[in-house]
Amino acid sequence: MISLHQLTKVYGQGPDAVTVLDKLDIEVQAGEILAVVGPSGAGKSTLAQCINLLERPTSGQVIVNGEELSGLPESKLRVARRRIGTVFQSASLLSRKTVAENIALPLEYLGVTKAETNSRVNELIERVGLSHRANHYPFELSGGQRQRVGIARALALRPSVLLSDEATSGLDPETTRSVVQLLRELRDDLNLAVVFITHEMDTVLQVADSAARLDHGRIIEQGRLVDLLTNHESALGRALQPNLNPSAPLPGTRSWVVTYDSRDVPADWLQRVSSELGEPAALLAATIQSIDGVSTGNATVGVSNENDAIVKDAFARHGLRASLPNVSRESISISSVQNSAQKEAALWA
Ligand SMILES: Nc1ncnc2c1ncn2[C@@H]1O[C@H](COP(=O)(O)OP(=O)(O)OP(=O)(O)O)[C@@H](O)[C@H]1O
Repeated sequence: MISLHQLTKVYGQGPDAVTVLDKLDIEVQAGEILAVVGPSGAGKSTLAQCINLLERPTSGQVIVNGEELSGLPESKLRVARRRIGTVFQSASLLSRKTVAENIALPLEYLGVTKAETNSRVNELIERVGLSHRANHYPFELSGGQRQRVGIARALALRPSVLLSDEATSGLDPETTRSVVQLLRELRDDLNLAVVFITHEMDTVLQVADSAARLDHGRIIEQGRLVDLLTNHESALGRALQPNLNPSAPLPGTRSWVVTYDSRDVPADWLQRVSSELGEPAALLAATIQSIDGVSTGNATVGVSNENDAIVKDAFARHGLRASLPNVSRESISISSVQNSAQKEAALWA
């Protein structure tokens, strides 16, 4: 479990002081994946660096399994960092070292015996599905395979917290899905608390149990994914809904945007709404996912009834919220480009 308590980071001093992180409170339980999203400049990279203690917070605490790491003297910080494994964007592998040698690096820095290192590396390579690539070099791997090596290396020292810093950015959707699947499996197998920093909202839906929105160094909103997705007042929930590309409505009908507004929407809601309106409601687009066993999603539905109040009521009776467009997905996150190789090297120094 990792807790950030009133975490604050100020760069500069006096009139030049800039508060980049402002009293953040975040808690991620063992076995939970928290996604942190936010626009460019929100403080995501700074947060990542404070979590893995590459940067010292100006005030506040980073607490892992009840022990405050942020206040430790420099001499103890190296050891403390082992509790937190970090996977960076593009994995930042050493190009002249093989897969096995890259994964062995943290163990070698620690002075682990060769026999122990080999055994741990083999175990990790197998766990991330790369046994057939153990002696290959990074340039011989796909982007997804490189990230798997990065994940294996982050886990080499058996951390209880895994920090994923834009680890799936730049991967194609299928590769992202497989990396995300691996993270979820590892979260379950190793009971990891995972902090997943990303600008990819679709990936949040695939990977996270909960999400937090960072803006101007503050957590603006956070919650369980299912709560965010069924709360129409949640900007983060709206941003997390996948974009739809609906078919054109039939002549004489209007397109309504419908979102799940409660946890107990019946599976046959379209049929029920149709019968209440006395006309077949046409499904023009829909995306529905099950999060924690609860259906959430949004749909575009064509309806000919011209009485807005009647249409809204018909949907509302089944836990759905209907509105006429334009509800566009809020753009709250933008790619971040980070010098991950430098940061990663500093982790082991
Ligand atoms: N070393 C530093 N000194 C002064 N200001 C800094 C420093 N590092 C970051 N900042 C400032 O802190 C703010 C947050 O930066 P940060 O890189 O953490 O945001 P981010 O959310 O990761 O953005 P992006 O997604 O574009 O990478 C920015 O205004 C940035 O200019």
